[in-house]
Amino acid sequence: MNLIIDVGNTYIKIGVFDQSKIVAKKTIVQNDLDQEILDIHKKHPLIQQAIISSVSDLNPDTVKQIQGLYETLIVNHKIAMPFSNLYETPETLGIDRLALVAAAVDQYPQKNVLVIDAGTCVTYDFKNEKEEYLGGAIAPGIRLRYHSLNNYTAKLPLLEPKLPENHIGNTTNEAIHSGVVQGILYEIQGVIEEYCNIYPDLTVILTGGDAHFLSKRLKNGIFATSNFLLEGLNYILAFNNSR
Ligand SMILES: Nc1ncnc2c1ncn2[C@@H]1O[C@H](COP(=O)(O)OP(=O)(O)OP(=O)(O)O)[C@@H](O)[C@H]1O
Ligand SMILES: CC(C)(CO)[C@@H](O)C(=O)NCCC(=O)O
Ligand SMILES: [K+]
Repeated sequence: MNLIIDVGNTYIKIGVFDQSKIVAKKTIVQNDLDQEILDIHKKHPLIQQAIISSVSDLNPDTVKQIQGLYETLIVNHKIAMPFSNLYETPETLGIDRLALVAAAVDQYPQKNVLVIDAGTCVTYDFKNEKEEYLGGAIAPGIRLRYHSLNNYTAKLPLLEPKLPENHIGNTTNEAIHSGVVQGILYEIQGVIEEYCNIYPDLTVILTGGDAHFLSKRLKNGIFATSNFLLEGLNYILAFNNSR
């Protein structure tokens, strides 16, 4: 069994995998990680290996703790990946984006795939049918958009995300919900359309903390799935074991 740790910008996602199947999953904050590692170690004594991916700073003592318990792979830009990376600055590419592309290669081999991860940021990542990663886009996530409207104006309130009633917002709150949530939906639809013009057979994956919320207003044919990044990391571990 494998322990999969995804340290995101806001939350840490932890998964326990038996081969390629996820058997437990938890979302926590950085402060709770050390305790959670111990709890999981007790609950799942069959875990032998761990993989850690981080886009933020992870306490070195926590990393040592994990390395003391398991044979641990820390994802960086040098480890083997199941695709060729055509990003012109691979050393600055987010580790989370590498993991998403690995999941796309594993689950949709020889397909043109666009992975959209809606979390703190909304990232777009594309790999083609030749298993080449070309790049994509980085945009602010839902919460970031609500916060920036509040932070950089005098009058705009900070709101909790909500699907807008109407495209035409007729109150301040509804206008913000329309601008933020409908704005992200237009962005996602527009990006998908651009890619579809070039790759008509495109497979689209939507994942991340806000995937479920956004998928309510997106058309069918987009695969909304919450564990894509963890699955990608689990695959990177298997891929590196087999080499
Ligand atoms: N208290 C909170 N703080 C931050 N985000 C929250 C909170 N509650 C809900 N969210 C939602 O969770 C989203 C974060 O997504 P996710 O669960 O993918 O975590 P993340 O660690 O920020 O992701 P990423 O992997 O992109 O770094 C935010 O856009 C927001 O809509
Ligand atoms: C874009 C984020 C913040 C999304 O989590 C992360 O992937 C990251 O820090 N990326 C580095 C820049 C890049 O991917 O080119
Ligand atoms: K993201």
